Amino acid sequence: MTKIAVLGNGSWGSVLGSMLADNGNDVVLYGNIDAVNEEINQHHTNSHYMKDWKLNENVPATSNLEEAITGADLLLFVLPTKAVRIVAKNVKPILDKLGTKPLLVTATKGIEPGSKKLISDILTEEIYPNDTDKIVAISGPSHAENVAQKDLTAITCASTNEENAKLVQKLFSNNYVRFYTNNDLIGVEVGGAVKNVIAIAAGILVGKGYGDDAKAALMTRGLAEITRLGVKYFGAQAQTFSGLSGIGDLIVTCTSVNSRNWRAGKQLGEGKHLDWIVEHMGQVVEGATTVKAVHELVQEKDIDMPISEAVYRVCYENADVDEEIKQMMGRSPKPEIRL
Ligand SMILES: NC(=O)c1ccc[n+]([C@@H]2O[C@H](COP(=O)([O-])OP(=O)(O)OC[C@H]3O[C@@H](n4cnc5c(N)ncnc54)[C@H](O)[C@@H]3O)[C@@H](O)[C@H]2O)c1
Ligand SMILES: O=P(O)(O)OC[C@H](O)CO
Repeated sequence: MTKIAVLGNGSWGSVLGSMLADNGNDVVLYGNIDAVNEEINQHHTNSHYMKDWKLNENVPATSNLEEAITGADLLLFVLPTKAVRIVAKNVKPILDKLGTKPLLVTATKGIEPGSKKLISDILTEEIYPNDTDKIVAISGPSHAENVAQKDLTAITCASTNEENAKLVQKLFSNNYVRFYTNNDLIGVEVGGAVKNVIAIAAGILVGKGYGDDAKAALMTRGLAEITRLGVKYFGAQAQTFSGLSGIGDLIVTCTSVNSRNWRAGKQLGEGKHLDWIVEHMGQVVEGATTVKAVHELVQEKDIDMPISEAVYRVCYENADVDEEIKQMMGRSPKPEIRL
């Protein structure tokens, strides 16, 4: 039996942890909110993050990180991007003390502002310097609400080490979630992170009353700029962006009411302020963090990211949405295909 410590017990961490226990693994959840841990332990529910749903009854929750990771073969990071480095820094001395080297899997989707690092870079830096092979990223069109209902789902697991990607594929797969392996760790992470920014833009268009053509144009041109950033700055493979972690995740996040990023965008389009939206969401809106990192990259490198930049200005510079759309449509003519 594989022992798995799930770090982060919000919506995705709880659902993945419960699913992994259903798959026959020995799972413990780690989270920093005592009330959430108590509710999981006593009632097997997590009502703030996952309404009307029960976890596998064999999944305990704890706020004690050492207790959670002792004996673990695999640590699954399902934290908001801004918490990953903090928790990773706490994990490192515990693993050193225990003398163990579990596989690190990340389900977090984001780019860290300031460092402009992907999650696998943060985990490598903080836990296993110079050993990317011990890291696997899982990403794809998957909402906790759907997987909790055992909806059919397909997800990519990517690693620079094929055996480790295959191991995760085997542990995580079941008869309703199908995992595909991929060797482009960076491309998979970039797709999963930046689609959140495009999903905010998709929500903005809906909030403003635009229709299907606008949504399709936004998603297609959004994929073009995700690919441009991935290939030009991060060294990703262009083909990855036509897979589950690219176009697949972009489709679900730009069209689903389950998407927090899409809902945040819709509220922005309706005139609400980002601070109010994030506070009332009560769950992480990753695109609002990642757009800062993308903005920093655009400032430093010569990468054309017009949609992401417009989202940044609406979120952080009080830009007028109608004016941004007017500017976007009025840009100089360009060929469709270019990096
Ligand atoms: N929800 C989904 O359907 C889904 C699907 C795929 C990927 N993801 C990604 O997974 C990541 C987590 O998303 P989520 O939806 O579970 O978020 P969430 O907001 O539902 O939950 C976040 C959890 O992290 C915990 N947390 C925050 N800071 C912490 C800290 N410093 N120490 C310990 N715990 C801390 C919170 O207490 C909470 O339990 C995000 O990057 C998201 O993009 C989510
Ligand atoms: O709810 P969102 O917008 O954070 O999206 C969650 C997942 O990334 C969808 O695959």
